Parts: sequence; C-alpha cells; structure tokens
Amino acid sequence: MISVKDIKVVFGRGTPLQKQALNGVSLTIEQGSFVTVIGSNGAGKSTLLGVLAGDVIPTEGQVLIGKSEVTRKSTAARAGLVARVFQDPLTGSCGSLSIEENLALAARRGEKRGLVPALGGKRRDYFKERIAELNLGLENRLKDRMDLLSGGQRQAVSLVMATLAGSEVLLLDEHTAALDPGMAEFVMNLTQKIVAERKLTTMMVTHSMRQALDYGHRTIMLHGGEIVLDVAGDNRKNLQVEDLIAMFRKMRGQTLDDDALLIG
Ligand SMILES: Nc1ncnc2c1ncn2[C@@H]1O[C@H](COP(=O)(O)OP(=O)(O)OP(=O)(O)O)[C@@H](O)[C@H]1O
Repeated sequence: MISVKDIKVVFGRGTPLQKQALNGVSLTIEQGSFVTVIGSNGAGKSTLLGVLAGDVIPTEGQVLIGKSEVTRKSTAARAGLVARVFQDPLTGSCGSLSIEENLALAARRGEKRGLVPALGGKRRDYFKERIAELNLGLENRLKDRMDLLSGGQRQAVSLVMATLAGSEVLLLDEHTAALDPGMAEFVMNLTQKIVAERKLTTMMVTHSMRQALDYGHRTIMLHGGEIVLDVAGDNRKNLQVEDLIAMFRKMRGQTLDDDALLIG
C-alpha cells in the first residue's frame, strides 16, 4: 500500500528559479493495485515517483509505504520496500557485470552488505528459472555481460531484478519509452503479468495515453503539480484515448503539440 498525504515539493526555494513541482498531492493506492500516471511535460510525474523512491524529500506532507513512514528516509533506507525500472535500459543495471551478477545484486537490495556468497547453486537455479519465464532464451546466457543485451531484453531482465528482493512497491518511469513498439508491448505484457502474480503495488508513468488506459486498474492525470483526474472501474473503461487528449488540450489551453501523447 502507498499513501501520500498533502505532498508539496518546492525546488529552489527563495531563488528566482523557485518552482512548486507538487502542490498538495494526496493519494492512496491499495496493495496490488496498478496505477498509471499521465500528464504533460513538467506536470510533476517524475517528482511524484521521486517522492516515493526517496530521491525527492517533500517540503510538506507525509509518505507511507505499507505501514512504514518513509517521508524523510533516503533512497537506500527504503530500497527494500521500493523497486524501480527506469526509462533508460542502461540505468537500472550494471553493463559490465553478467546477467547473473546483476540478479544476485538485485536479490540483496535493501540488505546489509556482508561476506555472504551471492551466487550459490540454489540461487543460480532460481535465477535461471525466473529468467526462463521471460521466454527470451536468456537463461542460457546468464554469464553474458548485461551490455550485450538489447534495450528490450535489458528492460525485461530489469523487471525480474525489480521483483527479486521482495519489495511491495514497483515504480515504472516510462520504462518502455525507449523501446520499439513490438518490444514495448512485450515488456508491457510482462509487466502486467509480474505485477499480477506478485501483487505489487505499482505506479507507472507513461506518455502513451493508450498504455495508460490499457494497463493497470486506475489512471491519474497530473497538471501543475496537482491531480486533475483520477479514474478507475467503469468510468475508466468508458474513457477513450481521445477523451484524455481533449483533457490535455483543455488543461494546457492550447493545441496539442506533443506527438508522443498521441502514439498508441
Ligand atoms: N531538481 C529540480 N530542480 C528544480 N526544478 C525541478 C527539479 N526537478 C523538477 N523540477 C521542475 O519541477 C517541475 C516538475 O518536473 P517533473 O520532472 O516532475 O515533471 P514531469 O511531469 O515528470 O515532466 P516530463 O514529462 O517532462 O518528464 C518542472 O517544472 C521541472 O522543471
């Protein structure tokens, strides 16, 4: 479960560049619920993910993950609770390490470091099993360096990595934006499967209106650091991509010029 209460974030306070990125965001996401987040450039989407991950400490408000109050906790201190997959496939894993070494590190995320073997026989078998579920043939390449994989393969492995340490919360920051349409669909279907199987509380930022409506249980739209739309259930089922685009237009009071929003 994620609960944020009246979150305000001000960057550069007291300077000419002062910017209120979030202006009183409150939101509760039940355990296992998958929320998609949309909004135009600068709406506050990444800032909201940052507040949950610990990159951004809010100026005001409270953040709860499960029963833990984490508002002022560092990213490292909440690493066992929150897993993330980034837009850039190179960001979430280490290219110079092998697939299995990356998996071993991910499995120990949030634990205290010590001299415990990270890659024993049982662990290797488990990693192999999990990677085989991707159906990409990567289970036979566990010793390959991560930087030999394509962007899509790397995002698929990153999704598995995100689930190894048992975090309850998964944050997806436009994690398919850098992939070709076929691979983006593959990674989205994989995301949906993993989220459902592991009952992860998930927040996914996307610029694709199609993805925002096709995946997950609920969609929120941010604008000017505030939630301006929050739909689930039948209301969401009845929403069309065109409806969302019309809302963007209204919100921005101008013609929509962001092509990325229109792409299915
Ligand atoms: N570290 C920072 N310092 C100063 N201003 C920032 C910082 N991070 C974000 N901002 C500003 O806060 C506002 C919200 O930014 P944010 O990155 O959350 O938007 P976004 O909805 O993720 O946008 P995009 O779709 O372009 O990624 C923007 O005006 C941005 O310029």
